Amino acid sequence: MIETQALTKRFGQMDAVRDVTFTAAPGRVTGFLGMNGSGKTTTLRMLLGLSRPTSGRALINGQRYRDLTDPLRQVGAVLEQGLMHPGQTGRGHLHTQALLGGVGKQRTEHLLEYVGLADAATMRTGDYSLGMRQRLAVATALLGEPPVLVLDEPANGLDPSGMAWLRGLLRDHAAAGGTVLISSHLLAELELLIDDVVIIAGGRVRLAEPLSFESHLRVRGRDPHRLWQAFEQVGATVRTDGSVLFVTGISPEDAGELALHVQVPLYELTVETPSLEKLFLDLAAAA
Ligand SMILES: Nc1ncnc2c1ncn2[C@@H]1O[C@H](COP(=O)(O)OP(=O)(O)OP(=O)(O)O)[C@@H](O)[C@H]1O
Repeated sequence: MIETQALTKRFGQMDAVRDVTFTAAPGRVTGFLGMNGSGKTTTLRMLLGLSRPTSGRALINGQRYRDLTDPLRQVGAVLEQGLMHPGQTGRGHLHTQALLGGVGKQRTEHLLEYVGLADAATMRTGDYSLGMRQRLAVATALLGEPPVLVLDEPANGLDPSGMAWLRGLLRDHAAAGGTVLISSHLLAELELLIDDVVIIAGGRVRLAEPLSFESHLRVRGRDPHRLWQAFEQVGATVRTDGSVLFVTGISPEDAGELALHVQVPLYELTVETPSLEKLFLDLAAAA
């Protein structure tokens, strides 16, 4: 479980993060979205004890990172690149990290296999592709079998099969009761993965809720008012934007029949399903 409570970070005169409150719950994958410079990394760094909040709290399993006993076994993180020594092999890197975290060597062999790096275990990480470095970073995060995973742009550099692999891994982690908080700009990818979404813009949370893309009908006809009445009479919900009606709670077939019944010619009747990209652009870009 991850919780932030009125988390604020001030740099000089600027609040990079302000009053940020959200929860990432066990058993769910939570997407953490924002434009460049919106405060994502600053928030994640405070969560992981790499930076001190100016005020507010960031908690992992009910505790601040620095109060966690055995943090490696409670939270695994994929943050910025470059934390590996380029001269060390992939296996060497994992062994070192395992040693530092008090994790047995046999787990590193299992993890190299699990993240698809077994064949590249003896290569120097400096010769790894970006995608391979991401896989090694994921393996490192999983060393202590932590229930909580925090990932900042983990899909960078992964090819489509790598993305599918990561998606499966994170879904499995959540299905087993783990907590996943992931930030990414790859919205179409994220849409396939996340259960909950937190959108941050200008350092403030603009939306924190389960992701649900309820479809609606987009309807245009000769007499919008008459159509509106007809739809509402059968219990549908209607929003309007000029002459266009957005209708939920009724099928396109029933909407067409109803329009015929009240003798209003239709010019347009389409099913629209909102996307994460649209939600994001509406909220994050407008802020
Ligand atoms: N150490 C720092 N000193 C001063 N300002 C900082 C510092 N770290 C971040 N900032 C500023 O805080 C704001 C938020 O930055 P942050 O890195 O958290 O954004 P982000 O959402 O992670 O962006 P990106 O998607 O580009 O990684 C930016 O305006 C950034 O310039």
